[in-house]
Amino acid sequence: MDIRIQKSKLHNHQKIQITGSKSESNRLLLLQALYPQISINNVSNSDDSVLMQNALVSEDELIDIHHAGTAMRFLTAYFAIQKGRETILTGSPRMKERPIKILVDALKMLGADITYLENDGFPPIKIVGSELTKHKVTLQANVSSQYISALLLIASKLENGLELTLKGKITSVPYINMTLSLLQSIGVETSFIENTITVKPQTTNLKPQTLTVESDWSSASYFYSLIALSPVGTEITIAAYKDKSLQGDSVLATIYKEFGITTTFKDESIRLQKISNPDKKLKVELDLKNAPDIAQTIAVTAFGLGLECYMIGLHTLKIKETDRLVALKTELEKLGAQVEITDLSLHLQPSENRNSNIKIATYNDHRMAMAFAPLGLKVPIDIENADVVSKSYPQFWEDFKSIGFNLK
Ligand SMILES: O=C(O)C1=C[C@@H](OP(=O)(O)O)[C@@H](O)[C@H](O)C1
Ligand SMILES: C=C(OP(=O)(O)O)C(=O)O
Repeated sequence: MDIRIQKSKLHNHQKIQITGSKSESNRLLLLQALYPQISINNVSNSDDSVLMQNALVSEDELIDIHHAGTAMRFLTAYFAIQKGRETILTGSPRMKERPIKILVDALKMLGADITYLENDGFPPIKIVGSELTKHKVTLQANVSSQYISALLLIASKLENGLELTLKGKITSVPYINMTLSLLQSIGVETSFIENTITVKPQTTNLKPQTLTVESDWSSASYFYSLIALSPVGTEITIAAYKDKSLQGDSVLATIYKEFGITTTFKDESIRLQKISNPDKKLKVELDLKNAPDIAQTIAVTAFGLGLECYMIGLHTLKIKETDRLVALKTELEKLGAQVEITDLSLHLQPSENRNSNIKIATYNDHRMAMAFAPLGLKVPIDIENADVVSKSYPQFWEDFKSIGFNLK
C-alpha cells in the first residue's frame, strides 16, 4: 500500500495516545516468560512485540521473527536456556544480513549449543537449549547493545548469575540501562561499574507485581517533527509519558528545543508547543550514539526547515532494518537535498530547495515511512509501502489522519 500525502495542515490542540515502548515491552515479555509472577500494563501493540509474545508461547521448532531485531537477539538468549528444547530461529531476508555472531559467541562461551544454518555469524540459527554453567564472559560492546541486553535478561536464571566485561566504546548505553532498571524493578540485583556488569542469580521467588510500560518515545519523535514543521503557536499533547523515562529517546525534549519546541509534562502526558522558528543559520550538531533510532526523524526535520545538520555516532544505522545512512541520503537527495555520509555520520547542507510529488522508498523500514511523513506539511509526497509502520506503530497513519493529514 502506497500513501499519498496531499499538502496538509494540522488541527491544533489535538491529543494522541501512543502505544507502549517496543523496547520496554520486549524486555518485560521475556522477563514474564522467565518469571510468571510479573504482569504488564500498556504492552506495545507493534508487530515486533506481537511476534515476541507469540514466539514466547509457541511450541513450534521453527520460529520466524520477520524484521524484529530485538526479538531475534533476545530470543536467541532465551531459547539457549530452555533445557532440552530445539529451536530454529529465522527471520526476513534482511534479518539474515543482520549480524548475531557477538551474541552467539558469548552464549557459547557460557556453554550454549548454537549452530548457523546458512551463513556464519547470521540467522537462521539452531539452538539446543541447555544449562549454561559458566558465568563470566567478555564481549565487544560497540556494535549493538541488543547483544548485551539479551545476555542480561537471562542472567538471573543462570546458576551463578553473570559477570559481563564490555570491550570497546559502548554503544546505545541507555538501552543497557533500561534493561538493568527493569531487572532491578522486578527485584533482581545488578551493578554496572566502569565496563563490568554483574547480575546476581535469583534464588528466591519474585513477588507478584504489575509493571506499566511507558509509551514509546521513538514514536513520539514524529510528532516532534510535525510540530517543528508547523507555524509558531501549534501544539499537540501525546500520552502516556513520564518525566523520568527509561528510554534514551526521551532526549528528544532537549534536542527539539533547538527547533523551537517546548515540552511540558502534565498528567502523564507531554504537550509539545512550537514557540519560535529556529534561526536559518542554525547548524544542528548531534552525537546520536545513545539515541540512534531518532536520526532519521531529525534529518528530515532539519531538511524541512532548510537547516544544516551534522550528526555523528551513527555507526549502528548500517545494520538496522536497512542501511539507514544510504536510505536517508538517497531519499533526501530525491527531494533536492545535498547529503554526505560516512560509516558513522551524516551531513545535510542547508537548502530551501524542496521537490514535490516525490515517491519515498521505505526499504522495509518503518522509520523511513514515519520520518518522511511530516514533510507532507510542506510538500505533497508519496510514501511507498506505507504499511511498514506496523513494525513499531500500527496506528501511525490513523493518528496522522486524525490530526489533519490529508491521506489518499
Ligand atoms: O534494545 C533495544 O530495545 C534497542 C536497542 C537499539 O539497538 P542497537 O543497540 O543495536 O543500536 C535500538 O536501535 C533498537 O531499536 C532497540
Ligand atoms: C532498529 C530497530 O529495531 P530492531 O533492531 O529491534 O529491529 C528500530 O526499531 O528502529
